[in-house]
Amino acid sequence: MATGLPAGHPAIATPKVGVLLLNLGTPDGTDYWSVRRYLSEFLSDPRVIESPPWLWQPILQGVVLSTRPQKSGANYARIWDKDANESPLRVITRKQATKLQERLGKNIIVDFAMRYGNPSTKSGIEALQAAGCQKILLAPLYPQYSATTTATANDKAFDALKTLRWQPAVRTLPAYFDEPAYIEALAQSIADGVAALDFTPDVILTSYHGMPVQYFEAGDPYHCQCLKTTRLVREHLGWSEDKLKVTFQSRFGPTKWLEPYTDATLMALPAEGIKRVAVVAPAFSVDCIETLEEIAITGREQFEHAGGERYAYIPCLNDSELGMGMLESVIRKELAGWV
Ligand SMILES: C=CC1=C(C)c2cc3[nH]c(cc4nc(cc5[nH]c(cc1n2)c(C)c5CCC(=O)O)C(CCC(=O)O)=C4C)c(C)c3C=C
Ligand SMILES: [Fe+2]
Ligand SMILES: [Fe+2]
Repeated sequence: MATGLPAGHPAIATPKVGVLLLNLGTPDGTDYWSVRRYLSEFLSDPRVIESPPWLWQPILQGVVLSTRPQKSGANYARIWDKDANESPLRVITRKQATKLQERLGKNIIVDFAMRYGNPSTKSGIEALQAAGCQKILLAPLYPQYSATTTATANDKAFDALKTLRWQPAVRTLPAYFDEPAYIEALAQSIADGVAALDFTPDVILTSYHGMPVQYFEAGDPYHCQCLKTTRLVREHLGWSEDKLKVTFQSRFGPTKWLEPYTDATLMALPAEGIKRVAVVAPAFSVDCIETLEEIAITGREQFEHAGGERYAYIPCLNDSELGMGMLESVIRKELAGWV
């Protein structure tokens, strides 16, 4: 086929714009070695565990990785998508990419990749480049910025870009914790979730993934962005501070993490006369082990064991119409001038 290029010239694809959805990552299976591989990569990231490697690596490779993969693997098994034989985080992120592709049209190429595990960020960038993308929007799917999530997702992408002779132009999606499209979608999903229940919750918890207090003190804005998201949702719904509360979940390790803790709150509420609660997890763009196992299953057990009577978990925005409308809106905003 005539390309208009001189003989022997490398092939050049028609220039396109790409969007790479970036999520955290997840194990390939629930067995010991799959979970161990994933946790080893994840917990070796100095953005996630800031202790010096000479101190942390022996602990990680010793006690942590000899015990945690069994425990986490059993938890993953409770929430595994058996039809897809994949972790829900990957199944739902893939659906988001497919639906976003339909919404953005064929002039933009959408793909997804993970910070840890598969599909790797490097393979995502290479696939977009092979499809002719000379401009790529990297879109870490974290509404609230944290060095432990957003920054490390971008770092990994830039590591891959470092290896390319012909680099695409890149933009990164900023955190969207206060974007009206996100606040409206989140508020609507909470209102719809509550309206669908056969009871009226006394309290709704917005349960965010936690982080060590030290990271907050060192300047990570995550905590402030979480508080602002909940305040804006509360204002949007016209609810009081007593009705929509903030808690932090998923504590890891012995240090002090952001408080109040979700599990301690769920166990304390019944004694305060709060016997009906609903929980939503706004820091997660898709349901995953931290929401489906820790909140929907274990959180219910903790609350009911403490005397709670009614409990509901309101799902993440996932690939719902509401969620996809929100993602399309925040992504289109960042593509301005490119498309
Ligand atoms: C120091 C440890 C951790 C920090 C800091 C942290 C921050 C953080 N994480 C998310 C989102 C997710 N985390 C997930 C799993 C997960 N997170 C940690 C540790 C830290 N996270 C661990 C050890 C695990 C593995 C779970 C386990 O072994 O039980 C996931 C889910 C992955 C899945 O496969 O389903 C997500 C998503 C955010 C938003 C965040 C911000 C502060
Ligand atoms: Fe985490
Ligand atoms: Fe703050």
